[in-house]
This record gives sequence, structure tokens and C-alpha cells, in this order.
Amino acid sequence: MSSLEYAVEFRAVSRTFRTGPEPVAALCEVSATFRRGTFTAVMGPSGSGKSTFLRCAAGLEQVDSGQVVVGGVELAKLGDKALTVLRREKIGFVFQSFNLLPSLTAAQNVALPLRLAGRRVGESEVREALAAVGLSGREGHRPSQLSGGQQQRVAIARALITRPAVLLADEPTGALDSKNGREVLRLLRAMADDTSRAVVMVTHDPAAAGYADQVVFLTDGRIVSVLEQPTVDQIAARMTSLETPTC
Ligand SMILES: Nc1ncnc2c1ncn2[C@@H]1O[C@H](COP(=O)(O)OP(=O)(O)OP(=O)(O)O)[C@@H](O)[C@H]1O
Repeated sequence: MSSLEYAVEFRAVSRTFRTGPEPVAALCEVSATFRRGTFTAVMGPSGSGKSTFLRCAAGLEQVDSGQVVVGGVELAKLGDKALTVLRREKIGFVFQSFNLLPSLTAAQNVALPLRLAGRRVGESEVREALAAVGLSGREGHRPSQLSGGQQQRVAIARALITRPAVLLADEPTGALDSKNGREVLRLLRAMADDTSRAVVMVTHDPAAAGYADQVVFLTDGRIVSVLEQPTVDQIAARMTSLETPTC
């Protein structure tokens, strides 16, 4: 398989934090591949390295050793400017707290990554992006005029407007009620079925992870288990076993 079929590759990635009295190995020799057209959930106990993993995939965190490759490009080989451009064009990021700009309309929020890239933005392009997340007719609404689920869908449209190789989502349903959460998960599932991109989501919720094709489990910065096409019960059982002390 050519490396371009992988949206993201982790090759023996390690990241240790040395800010406290003891070094903390947040990621230890993590190797994983994320193919376009797939939806992966990343789970693990608190402190297992999930956020560090996502931040390394997004180029927000430097790695100590190993390689992170996005869309066939090794992030560590890029200078600051090229990394900024790659992050803007190849990586979409969705946060638990939506992170929309409150003074901008839905359409203006969605157009922002293209404007930052210096591109002229067509009205129809933005309208289509909002339609793709089920928000036709809400172009002129500000975030405060939208529900949490609708705000998260605007954030997804914004993350996808540059047609990135990967959409990274950090607890995207964490701030939503279950109905809105399900809608967002169905949307992420549909977005991952597009073979141009992979979706990788960190979640604590086995029901959310049940929408994924594969679930990667981290413990103490290492991948300890991968489940393919798991049921919610299988995911919950694996999480319970990882969170239960062995002695
Ligand atoms: N900037 C940092 N400086 C020092 N230590 C850090 C830093 N970021 C993370 N860590 C440590 O690295 C380890 C992994 O943290 P990380 O946030 O990736 O875990 P997590 O699985 O996302 O946790 P949670 O589910 O609680 O959000 C933890 O022990 C954490 O304290």
C-alpha cells in the first residue's frame, strides 16, 4: 500500500515530558496507521496519552523520536511556515468546546481557514459545506443562535472546508446531550466513509467509539489493544479491564 493511502502514520513515536520532578513518558514507541476512508476511536484511562497522541498527529506537539507522517509528509522535516500550511490544508481539528468565533456567522466561521490561506471564498462553496452537515439556511446565524450540536456541526464543516487528509476530533461529543451527540457521531461516520480522508477521534465514551471501524486503546503511552469493528459491549469490557488495577 502506498503511503498516500494512509492519511496518518505513527512510526515508533515517543514523547516524554520533563517539566516535573520525574519524566513522564506520554507516548512510548507508538506505531499505527490510519487509512483514508476509515474512522478510528482512541481510548484509554486518564493520563494514558490520548491528547498527546492527537496533538502529535496535528503537529501541535513535537516528538522526541520516531516519525509522524500526514498525507505522505513527515512533520518533523517541515519548517515552521511549511508546518503551518500543512496543518491548515491537510489537518482538520474539532474540539470538545467547538471553538467557533462568537462574533462571526456560521458561514464566516466555515470560510475562515480558506481566508487565512489567502483564498477567495465562494458563497456557494460555504453554503455547500454547511449543507453537507445539515445546516442549510443557518449561514447567517451566530454561534449563540445555534444549539451545541449545530455549533459542533459548523466546526466540522470548518474543519473539512480545506479537504484535509485527516479530521482529528478531541471528545467531540463531550459537551453534547445524547441526541445531539448521536447526530455528530453519525456525521463523523459519514465523513469517514469519504475515501479522501481518515477520521480519528479521542473519546471516553464506549457508545461513541462504537461508531468507529477500529478502536485503539492506550495505556501508559503504549498501544495495548486494537479492536476491529467492535460492539459497544466489547469496547466497554476492554475499557473496564484497562482501568482495573491488576494488583
Ligand atoms: N505539557 C505537559 N507537561 C507535562 N506533562 C504532560 C503534559 N501534557 C501531558 N502530560 C502528561 O502526559 C501524560 C499523558 O497525558 P495526556 O493528556 O496525553 O493523557 P490523556 O489520556 O489525554 O488524559 P485525559 O483522559 O485525562 O485527558 C499524563 O501523565 C500527563 O500528566
